[in-house]
Amino acid sequence: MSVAGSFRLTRGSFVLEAELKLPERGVTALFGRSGSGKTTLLRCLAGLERSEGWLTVNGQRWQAPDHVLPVHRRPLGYVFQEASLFPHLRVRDNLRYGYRRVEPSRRRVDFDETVKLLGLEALLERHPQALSGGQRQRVAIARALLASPRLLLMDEPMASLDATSKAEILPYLERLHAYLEIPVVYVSHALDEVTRLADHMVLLEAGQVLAAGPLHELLVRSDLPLSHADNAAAVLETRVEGYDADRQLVALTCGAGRLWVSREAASPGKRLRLSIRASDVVISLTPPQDASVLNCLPAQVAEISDDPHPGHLLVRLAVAEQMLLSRIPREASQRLALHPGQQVYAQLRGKALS
Ligand SMILES: Nc1ncnc2c1ncn2[C@@H]1O[C@H](COP(=O)(O)OP(=O)(O)OP(=O)(O)O)[C@@H](O)[C@H]1O
Repeated sequence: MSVAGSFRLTRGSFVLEAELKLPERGVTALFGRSGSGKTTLLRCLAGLERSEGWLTVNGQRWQAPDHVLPVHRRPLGYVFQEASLFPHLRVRDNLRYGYRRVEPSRRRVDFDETVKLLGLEALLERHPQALSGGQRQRVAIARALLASPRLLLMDEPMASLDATSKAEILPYLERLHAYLEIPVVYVSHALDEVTRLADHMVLLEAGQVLAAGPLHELLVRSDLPLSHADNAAAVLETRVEGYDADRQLVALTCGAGRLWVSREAASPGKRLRLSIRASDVVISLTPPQDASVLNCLPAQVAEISDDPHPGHLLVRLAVAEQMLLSRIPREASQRLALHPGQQVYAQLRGKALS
């Protein structure tokens, strides 16, 4: 583990008591309700909050009972909810600011490559006032990366953006995810965002870690609140098999069968993660005869549990090595006599894969 720590802090009646172990690379979501302590924990990692405890990053002690590495000496990048760029500097100079602070021999990123990664080529001569909210956030992310951090901390970077700007910035965040070789800690309370971006999750509740682990496991655990949320979803890891140009559909394989999704052509072998909502998965006992059903996978009922929606049940379905969730009416479950171990079919509604 490259990042490990333990923090304890009291602010009024709020107590944060959290242990963390983050994987060497990939995005870890700090997830939880408003007030659960996500930002406070992120600030502890940065050294912006005084807490008891310890923190080690890549074998370097950032905090110990007898020692605290000051914030300015921690090689980290911090992206805030609102981009804090220098208004009098053009984008190019805002970016150079972070870059120049690192000695050339210690730089781990290339200026031009970072500009390209975040799609900033055409914006370099502009001032921050002439950028949209999403563009400003992309500059803020690039500036953080150009300081060659060993840890990137992001506090709800899309919180202040409208839906259009969010949609614009998400693909860049997904690209970053594939490119970065450092751990990223991403604070969010939006489940849709997390299912697209994160690999791991630390679930916080009232200042305590309720659960931590791989995202795909936590999402489908019936003992955690995630699977009971209105927008509960599972992630399905797939690989591109090919492209049907006539129908403009991409063929994907997920171990249990083939899926067709309407997307631009992608190269075979490419990994594609699908986020599939529980409300978009319909269970049947036989393969659907209806020609309008494009996607259906053989599955096994793993668990049936209560759902906060009266009249519904939550069904965990094993699809080869992966798991899906299905929220179905109680009545349908009785009619199909669903029980653990049963072989069924999981039909994915069209919008599940759009
Ligand atoms: N200086 C302070 N004095 C008293 N309480 C504080 C102080 N700072 C934070 N808190 C409390 O600590 C708790 C955690 O706050 P924090 O901002 O970390 O939560 P969060 O999960 O990031 O919430 P949000 O999603 O709304 O940003 C909240 O209940 C907040 O009111």
